[in-house]
Amino acid sequence: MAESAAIAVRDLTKAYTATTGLFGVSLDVSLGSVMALLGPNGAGKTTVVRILSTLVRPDAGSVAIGGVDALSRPDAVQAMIGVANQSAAVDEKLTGRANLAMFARLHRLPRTQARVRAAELLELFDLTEAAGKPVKSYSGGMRRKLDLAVSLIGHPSILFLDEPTTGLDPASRLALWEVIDGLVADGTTVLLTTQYLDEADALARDVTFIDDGRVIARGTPAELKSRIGGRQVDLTPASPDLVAPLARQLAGFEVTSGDRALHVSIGDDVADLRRLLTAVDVSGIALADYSVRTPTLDDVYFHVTGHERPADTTDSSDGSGAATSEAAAKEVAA
Ligand SMILES: Nc1ncnc2c1ncn2[C@@H]1O[C@H](COP(=O)(O)OP(=O)(O)OP(=O)(O)O)[C@@H](O)[C@H]1O
Repeated sequence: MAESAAIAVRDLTKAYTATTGLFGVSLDVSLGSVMALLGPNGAGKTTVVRILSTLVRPDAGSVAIGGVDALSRPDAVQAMIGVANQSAAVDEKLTGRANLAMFARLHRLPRTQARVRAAELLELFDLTEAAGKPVKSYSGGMRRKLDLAVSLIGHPSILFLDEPTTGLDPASRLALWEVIDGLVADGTTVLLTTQYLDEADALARDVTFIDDGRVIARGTPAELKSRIGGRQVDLTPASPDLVAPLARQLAGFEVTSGDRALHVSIGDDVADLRRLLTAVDVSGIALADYSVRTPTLDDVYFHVTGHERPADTTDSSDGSGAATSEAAAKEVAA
């Protein structure tokens, strides 16, 4: 294990079937940093979190949490970690305050200290006003904040956040990001899974992509984005029927096609852009729209997984756009 690794995982294997589960996943998360574990549905993210948080035993491999072997000393690991997921065991009928006090008691805090810890966390998550209301009356955002608050009761030094902001509105997401940033600034190590790649970009120092139970790419967000090229150019022809003909005309470029637009990876040089626009000109195909942007983690995601984008937009937060090539996937994963 590297000296500063809060989480060190080697060759983790958990085969549910011959093709589902985890097959040799390794990762290191440095002390006081955020690692985002990303991948499509069924990739194995939750299985990693469940093994690391000692809920599931792997078939093979090793897991060290804070330097402690999680497989032989799960109790010691449980004392250092917090886990927040959507199935947190809060009692809907109890108030937010009562839930936190109850979990604090489960952490063996004496009654008075349990109340103090509950009040601290209600304050941290801006839930003090709603503290006396039953959880079933909470909005989705308040509920997710409470889930996270519960995971923090024991002052964990290592936190597992499994899709912490799923279903939240943008303001609630940003509020949770701020809380997470604050925890990390105070030295907490976070392993985060999320479907929102902009969330990973905003919070994580390192990113690991997994698919079909295997690591397919890893690096900092900046490294991963730089590997797929200096600029992404989105070209929307005047009609969707013209997407395929334009793609054929641009065969010399690294092009991925969606329903309504083409996405072209080019270098940083202005000459690259000029060359592309000249080729579009030569094709004689009119554009309804175009944009030039730096790559996002969404672009990386579609490149490394080879998955088709569901629709065409260029918004980095919703991951829509175009299909991508196997060759590009291999290049980024290398
Ligand atoms: N207890 C289990 N028994 C059998 N198969 C399982 C079990 N848990 C997970 N799997 C399978 O293992 C694979 C990985 O599941 P996992 O929940 O870890 O993926 P994920 O990346 O978290 O997906 P999602 O984003 O949909 O939550 C899936 O094919 C899933 O069906």
